[in-house]
Amino acid sequence: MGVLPVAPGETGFTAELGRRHADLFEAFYEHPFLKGLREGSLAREQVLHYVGQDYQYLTAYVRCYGLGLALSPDREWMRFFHDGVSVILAEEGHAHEALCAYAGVSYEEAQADRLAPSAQAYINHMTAAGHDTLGVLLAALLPCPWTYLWAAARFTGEAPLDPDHPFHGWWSFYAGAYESDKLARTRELLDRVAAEAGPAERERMERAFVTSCHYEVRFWEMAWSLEDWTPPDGS
Ligand SMILES: Cc1ncc(C[n+]2csc(CCO)c2C)c(N)n1
Repeated sequence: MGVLPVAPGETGFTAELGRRHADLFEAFYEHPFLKGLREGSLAREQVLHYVGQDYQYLTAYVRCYGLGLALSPDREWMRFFHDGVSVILAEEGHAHEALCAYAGVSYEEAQADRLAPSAQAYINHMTAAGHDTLGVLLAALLPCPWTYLWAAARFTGEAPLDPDHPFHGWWSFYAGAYESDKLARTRELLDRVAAEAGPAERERMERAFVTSCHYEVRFWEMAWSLEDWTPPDGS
């Protein structure tokens, strides 16, 4: 087992989730696509597949924050979702720029016109969570920042990032100060709702979290295998 996503001694609902499902964080880190991002060895088409799908994913993520706004009981929650939307719209594209530069295309050229099955499924899952409770929605949204920030901190903590690394911009974006307070805030809010939720809701929250962790791994697999809608040939 590699590096846990939770520090020793951390308590609360999300710490428990991170500990119980550390195997999925590990599968995320060890996936060949993320390994290729670490080693700078991805094929151009794999990088482009990822960027095209991830742009669509981010659009859906912002819509889910909109569902969060609709479920918000007060201004504190509204501020959380509102600020999240602003950050994603203003910043998150920067992570894609390094990938587009590697592939030698503009951001516009990297756009996908159709969601691949795994990206579609992940988006559908988050959207469905947005029609459940605030706790279930937030649990479905948490693996997104948690897996990326944890993986980037782990990789850049192992050795200083080579300034000539082909994905330097991507790694430094997720390893930077960007979002780390946002992740902590998301966990804090989720811990708070979980403490007030009954056992049945907490179970749906855990299920939503685990499903999103699986989809994070499958998102790598999608880009790695250039997944599309071509039906199996039946042979
Ligand atoms: C499939 C997929 N999962 C996670 C991220 C990372 N990410 C997307 S939005 C956001 C901010 C959330 O507060 C973060 C960290 C990604 N780009 N693509």
